[in-house]
Amino acid sequence: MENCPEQQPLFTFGVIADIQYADLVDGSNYTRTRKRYYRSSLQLLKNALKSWNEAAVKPEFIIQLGDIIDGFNKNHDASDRALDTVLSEFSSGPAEVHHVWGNHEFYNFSRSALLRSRLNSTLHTERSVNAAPADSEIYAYSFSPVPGFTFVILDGYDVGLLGREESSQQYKDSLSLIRQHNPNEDLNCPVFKGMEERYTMFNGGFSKVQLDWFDSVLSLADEKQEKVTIVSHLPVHPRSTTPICLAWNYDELLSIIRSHSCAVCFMAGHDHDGGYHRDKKGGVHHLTLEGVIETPPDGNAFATVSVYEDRMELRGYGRVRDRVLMFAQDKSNIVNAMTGLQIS
Ligand SMILES: Nc1ncnc2c1ncn2[C@@H]1O[C@H](COP(=O)(O)OP(=O)(O)O)[C@@H](O)[C@H]1O
Repeated sequence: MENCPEQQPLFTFGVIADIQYADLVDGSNYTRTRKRYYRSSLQLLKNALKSWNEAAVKPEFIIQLGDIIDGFNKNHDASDRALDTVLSEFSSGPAEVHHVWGNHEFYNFSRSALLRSRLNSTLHTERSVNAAPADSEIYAYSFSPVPGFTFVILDGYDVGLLGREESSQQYKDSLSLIRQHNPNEDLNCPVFKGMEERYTMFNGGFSKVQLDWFDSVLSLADEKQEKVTIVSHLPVHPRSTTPICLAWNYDELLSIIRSHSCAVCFMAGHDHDGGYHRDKKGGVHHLTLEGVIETPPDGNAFATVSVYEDRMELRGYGRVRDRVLMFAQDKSNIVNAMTGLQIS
């Protein structure tokens, strides 16, 4: 047999979701259907970092998909301590970390505290970033690790009740929106009516300011013929998750993604069971990564992604399975999905 030399990736990156570390005994999710391993999650993070440190091709960066520490830390006045513990592990890794914010970030810290914190990766990267308008207090930015590739980090709680001051207009508007869909007194309790389930307090959405900024980032990437991977704590494709984990206005974000030929992949956390769907409109891969917190101590949940000109190869560890994510060949026939016209 002929020896084929192995193709080198253009670059690689690591990805991990829902670590939710707390120095607490094991617990469970709200419905008691899944065990949560609060202490062991730190060991699973160490396993991921060891793998990335020892990789033949070192990751250019690592994406932490949100919920880095659990909300229970707040009840024990342990938020800062738990964050220190997890971030000191990350600092032993081979590359800078891009942190995404999930609901548990807001159980532990206010939005203004997060904006000043080590979880605001725009303050701690040496790369040049293009951030959402500064006065909007939105944590969203894009960066290009290698010419031709852009990553966009989105803020899924820009609209929402978590992390916003109750006196703020954003809080009032979000409360009015969620109340139109969820009549329960406890807004963490969903209405069990299909897609309406997403209107809970532990989810949120994207404001017009963020959507407009996102659209402009993708327009520029289209012009430059780049390939864009979008990252958010909350999934936005209904087939990549269960309705209870979707962003409130997932449909608006999905319309924007579908209207740009540059988009190749969307990565999310939040749904600890994980999920995957390739969108028929535009061929974007929607990957929801399995959460560390619900992974037994003898397992793993992280991935290393190798990026090539025509694809990304995701090597999954533990309960994350391997996938080859081919880039769509020709998206020139994509017509603006917001006009309602479909891709042929
Ligand atoms: N069905 C439900 N009814 C009421 N409260 C809920 C329900 N599901 C979750 N919660 C509450 O919402 C919050 C977030 O839920 P949790 O399961 O911790 O989210 P995550 O999956 O992001 O860890 C918790 O305070 C939890 O108790």
